[in-house]
Amino acid sequence: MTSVPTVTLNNGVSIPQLGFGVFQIEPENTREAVRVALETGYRHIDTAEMYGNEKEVGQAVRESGLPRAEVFVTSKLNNGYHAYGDALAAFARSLEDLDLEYLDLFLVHWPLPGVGDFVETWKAMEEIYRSGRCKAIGVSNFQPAHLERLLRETDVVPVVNQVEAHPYLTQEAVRTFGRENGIATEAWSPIAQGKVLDDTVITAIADRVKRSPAQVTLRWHLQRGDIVFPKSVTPARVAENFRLFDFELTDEDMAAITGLNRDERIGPDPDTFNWIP
Ligand SMILES: NC(=O)C1=CN([C@@H]2O[C@H](COP(=O)(O)OP(=O)(O)OC[C@H]3O[C@@H](n4cnc5c(N)ncnc54)[C@H](OP(=O)(O)O)[C@@H]3O)[C@@H](O)[C@H]2O)C=CC1
Ligand SMILES: O=C(O)C(=O)[C@@H](O)[C@H](O)C(=O)CO
Repeated sequence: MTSVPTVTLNNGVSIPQLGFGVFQIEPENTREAVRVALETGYRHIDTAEMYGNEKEVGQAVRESGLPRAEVFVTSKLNNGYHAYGDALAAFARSLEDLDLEYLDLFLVHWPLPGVGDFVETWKAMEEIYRSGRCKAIGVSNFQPAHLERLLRETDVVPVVNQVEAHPYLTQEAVRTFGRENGIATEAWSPIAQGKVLDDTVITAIADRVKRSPAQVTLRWHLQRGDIVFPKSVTPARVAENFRLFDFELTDEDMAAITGLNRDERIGPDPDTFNWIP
């Protein structure tokens, strides 16, 4: 079985650097998708209350027969629950829906700077962490200015910041801030939902190393130190995205892919996104 490298987070918890994401997988397809991923060897699943499929993720994890400690499960606090008491209740609901004893990682999904105060939300996250029902807490879509406030006004440093990142949005400022403050970067939409796969810089490298454009892009993330969890409901792609550990990109390949950056988002801008489902 392929051994996936782990990243040690700032509180000592280990996270597999490669996982499986379940955004846009319908609940009725999630159990089978996660079953295939776990069968393939993935041991890290990224879900969220917002995705509407926590129940099915938990089911697949339990049905896999794997010891709970061998599967890293992340979920996220949905946007409507940023107030202190609402956040505590939302975490309890996520655990109940997943039907798991504990979560490995719980994230504030979006900062929503125009809605409430994410510092209050983070204080609830600290309470959740102290309860022991979650091994680590982090954030998602936080800009350096948002993180600066958390570091200044709260006690627990987020273990990760999960942000959109791919060759067209390399996120240098967010990654540098994270590196300097012990916050690991998780890259969401790591292949830009397929949009980078026909880029000629990536296809030329893929041809040379005899791997697919998706494998080259995911390998670029891993060599940069990003934590990734590509999504696919296609078993052949789930397997392809897991075969990343038998080749390496050169420094020149790495620089060429990083050079594709256009600061181009496919998702919302965290500074202005204040959507509540
Ligand atoms: N925190 C946040 O705000 C966000 C977090 N996320 C997380 O990140 C995860 C990944 O991001 P996501 O937006 O899903 O996008 P990805 O970059 O993982 O791309 C997924 C898309 O690419 C296709 N695909 C997957 N593998 C391949 C391959 N080898 N070759 C060609 N096409 C492929 C999939 O198709 P198919 O399924 O049909 O095979 C799907 O359409 C999410 O599932 C979620 O867990 C995502 C968005 C926001
Ligand atoms: O997938 C996620 O985790 C998201 O947060 C996105 O769905 C995001 O909220 C979005 O794309 C809304 O249009």
